[in-house]
Amino acid sequence: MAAKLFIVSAPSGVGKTTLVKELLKRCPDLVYSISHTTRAPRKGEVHGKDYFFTDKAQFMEMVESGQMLEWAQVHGNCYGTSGAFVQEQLAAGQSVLLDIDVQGGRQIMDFGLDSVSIFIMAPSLDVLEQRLRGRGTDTEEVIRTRLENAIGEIAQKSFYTHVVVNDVLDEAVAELIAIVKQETVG
Ligand SMILES: Nc1nc2c(ncn2[C@@H]2O[C@H](COP(=O)(O)OP(=O)(O)O)[C@@H](O)[C@H]2O)c(=O)[nH]1
Ligand SMILES: Nc1ncnc2c1ncn2[C@@H]1O[C@H](COP(=O)(O)OP(=O)(O)O)[C@@H](O)[C@H]1O
Repeated sequence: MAAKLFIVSAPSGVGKTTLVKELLKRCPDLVYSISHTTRAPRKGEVHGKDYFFTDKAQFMEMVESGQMLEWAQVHGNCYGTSGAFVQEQLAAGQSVLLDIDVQGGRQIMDFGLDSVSIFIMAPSLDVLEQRLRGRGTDTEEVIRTRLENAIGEIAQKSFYTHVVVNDVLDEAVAELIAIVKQETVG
């Protein structure tokens, strides 16, 4: 098995968190990179499991001391990936999965770091809106911002190696598993 760096990006609300959780259950060889964020935890989110929740000063300290492999501002909050974690895992022969936004994904592609990138889409913007509302975690204003951002993110899908449409959940999971298997063979 070849160790690979997988980048998974999607507009907010597409179902990426749901899909990634399922993928990790079904591919135990894949290690999830826990990001740092200045966003407040949502109900049920656990520090050190879903994210490392930090304040802005701590986050910027990590950026300025070169600890972030990539970072970006998304929907008004900062998110970043620990470079040491990713490098250590890859050096140990372990494939790593990054759940990061398009700006972060493109930073990694621009470094020329070897990676397999997967962009996940909803079947339509209407379905995306329904999913954002159905999740019940965001205010109307946040939902609007996320939908506006989605249009700019979808416009960048061609930079990604694979595009998966999350229509029927089980089919999208199966497609993701097939990509991981195909990319890690050899
Ligand atoms: N660039 C970057 N984006 C991240 C990172 N961690 C999470 N994100 C992205 O930030 C966005 C917002 O994530 P989140 O607040 O959990 O809400 P979600 O949109 O409902 O998944 C998503 O597109 C995530 O993929 C990171 O370390 N770096
Ligand atoms: N294939 C699907 N069909 C219907 N609903 C879905 C599907 N995938 C995810 N969802 C639902 O859509 C909402 C957003 O999913 P979530 O995983 O939080 O998205 P993201 O991480 O992309 O923001 C959740 O309520 C989730 O249960």
